[in-house]
Amino acid sequence: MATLGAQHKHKVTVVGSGNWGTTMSKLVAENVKENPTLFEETVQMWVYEEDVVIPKESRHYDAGSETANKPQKLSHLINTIHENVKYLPNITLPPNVVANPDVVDSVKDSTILIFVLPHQFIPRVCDQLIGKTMPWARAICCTKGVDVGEKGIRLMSEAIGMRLNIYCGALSGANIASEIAQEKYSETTIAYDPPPMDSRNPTPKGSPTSSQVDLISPSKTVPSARSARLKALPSEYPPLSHENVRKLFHRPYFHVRMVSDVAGVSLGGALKNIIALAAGFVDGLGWGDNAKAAVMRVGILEMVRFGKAFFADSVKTSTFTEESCGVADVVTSCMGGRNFRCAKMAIERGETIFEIEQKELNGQKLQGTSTAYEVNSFLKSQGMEKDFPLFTAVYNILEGNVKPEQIPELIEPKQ
Ligand SMILES: NC(=O)C1=CN([C@@H]2O[C@H](COP(=O)(O)OP(=O)(O)OC[C@H]3O[C@@H](n4cnc5c(N)ncnc54)[C@H](O)[C@@H]3O)[C@@H](O)[C@H]2O)C=CC1
Ligand SMILES: O=C(CO)COP(=O)(O)O
Repeated sequence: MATLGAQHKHKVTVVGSGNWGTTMSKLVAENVKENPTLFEETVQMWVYEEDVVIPKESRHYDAGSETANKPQKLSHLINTIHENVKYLPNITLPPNVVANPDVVDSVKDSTILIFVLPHQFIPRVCDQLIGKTMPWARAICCTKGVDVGEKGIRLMSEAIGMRLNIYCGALSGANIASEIAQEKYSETTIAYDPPPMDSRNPTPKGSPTSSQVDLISPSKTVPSARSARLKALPSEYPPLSHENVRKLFHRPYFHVRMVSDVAGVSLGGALKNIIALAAGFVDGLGWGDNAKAAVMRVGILEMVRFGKAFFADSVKTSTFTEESCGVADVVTSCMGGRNFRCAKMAIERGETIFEIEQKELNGQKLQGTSTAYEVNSFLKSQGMEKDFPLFTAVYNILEGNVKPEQIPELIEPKQ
């Protein structure tokens, strides 16, 4: 743990190294370098290790080299050529991004953990980290998805926070990773709302112990989420105020707006992926922009209804309408996102979207398909499938129960 006089600095780990994970590591690494009094210079990036052959079209391909056409460890490649040739090709990473294939080692001594894994891998990876993270670490979840189990539905930030017993906020927005990696302007929303003891205010009087407070969970549906305890950030660290969190993420090309609505930010990111599939289906049928706008409109209404129905205590409708993580993310995802593109291709080629994902994404993962299944299983358990006709239609199309051509009649309100 590095110190600055009496002050510790924050050490940052990015848990994940896919298309968005690698982009996030790049921009955070640029910011820690510019804020040396707040953050340690090295950003750890956990890499789910795999063997990768440098593609022939890569600028790093050298036909004469010993390793040409030979598989090499992805983490080794990232640390030597400073590029993730598989998940973020042609983008140079700052040398202070250090790829680490050992997830436990990657989070050692880190006070800021940025989770950017496909949502299906979050529970298993977090389970490996139980008891291994700093007790006062704070997390930001950049993953888009929900965690549905027998007990109900949880935000991914809750799934992380509950498992690791730490506070977890959320980052989500209209953020196609490849554009941000190329430093093209975009906006994002960060929801970060830990108890006040993380600011430089004294520990609130009457708290259970001097260093522990209740972690307020936004979710109504998983009661256990409210029982987690949160350890205060020691005063030797710079406060993790909105201002300092913003310093970690905001770039001239990546504009951050800080809010407190973790549920709204998380649900926007998760549910827009289902809407993007619907947009891809109608586009694949050649129905044009009006049809796409129609499913987007209905999808946005269902997103808002979902928040109000299941996260009423915490979610703010204005988060969906005013922030990047809501309508803006629906728009960008329905124009150029992977879920949209793969759904469209599936219709055009007459293949399943699962086949298209395998063939076209080179290991990248769709989130809309599993989210459609998870949301459907939760809605079924609540007897509320009919209240969310677009989400239900997408699930039934994936299951082969209905055809994409039926979308207009399926989402038409019943008179
Ligand atoms: N790519 C994008 O434009 C954006 C993605 N996101 C979200 O970020 C999250 C992560 O997505 P990406 O970084 O794009 O990933 P990706 O889809 O590009 O890559 C998949 C990742 O999963 C890893 N992986 C494969 N099997 C694994 C396992 N068993 N355990 C752990 N990891 C495994 C791969 O190594 C790879 O890093 C998703 O929830 C996505 O919705 C959010 C905003 C933008
Ligand atoms: O979340 C995204 C854009 O904000 C990326 O969406 P896809 O996963 O569909 O590419």
